[in-house]
Amino acid sequence: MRYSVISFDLDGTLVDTGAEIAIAVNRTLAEFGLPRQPDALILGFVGAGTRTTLQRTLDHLCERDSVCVNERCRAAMGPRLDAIYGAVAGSSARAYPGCQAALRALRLGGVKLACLTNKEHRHAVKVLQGTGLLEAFDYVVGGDLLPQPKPHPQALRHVLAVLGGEPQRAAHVGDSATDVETARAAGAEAWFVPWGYPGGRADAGRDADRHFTGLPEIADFVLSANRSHADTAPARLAA
Ligand SMILES: O=C(O)COP(=O)(O)O
Repeated sequence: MRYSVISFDLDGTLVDTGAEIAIAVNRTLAEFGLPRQPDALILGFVGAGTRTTLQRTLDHLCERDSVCVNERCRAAMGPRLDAIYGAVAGSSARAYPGCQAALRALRLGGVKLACLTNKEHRHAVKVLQGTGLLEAFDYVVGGDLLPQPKPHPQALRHVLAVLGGEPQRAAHVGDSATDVETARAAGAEAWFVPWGYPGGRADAGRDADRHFTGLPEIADFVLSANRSHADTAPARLAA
């Protein structure tokens, strides 16, 4: 197999963004007189964009503590979250170990790279800029710009269409069942990493085609698969 496109989820896959997301949600809650929530609880709601993380936190507050926020107030909280998160996104977030070097090695190896995230596009760009990763990608797309966000297969199909890749030669790497589902539904390989925000699901990687324990391992795997394809291709042609 020769891989031509590798697509990466952002939050919890390439970059540890959890603390910044939790800060933004908690500051928004505080502005509206609502109680601070533990980071771990908020991070269990990451996966469909920061506005949805806030809405899920509010749903939880209502169910658990009967602190229920009306629709008007919820609607007013969205733009405040955007402003607050926009001010902190990418300021303290850190790329996971070996991220920069792994992406560089893949790119040098002729593999096209995408960042496919459900985070709002402008926040995703800020996180990638803040961590020095933006230039590593051929294409970056956030959930609010996608025709259909993950887990809809159209999200990855859109990325492959932009980069001119075929699903049979592509993989999408992520930390959640949403990412695995997206990849499989689009006909690409689903690769799972265990260090992110799996939405409270212990079995998030269950249906993945491969599990990796580090980003450098992903680069090694792809480059070695592509090398062995290059080694065997002439022999097949000559046969
Ligand atoms: O911001 C989110 O909620 C999810 O973003 P992700 O798709 O990069 O995990």
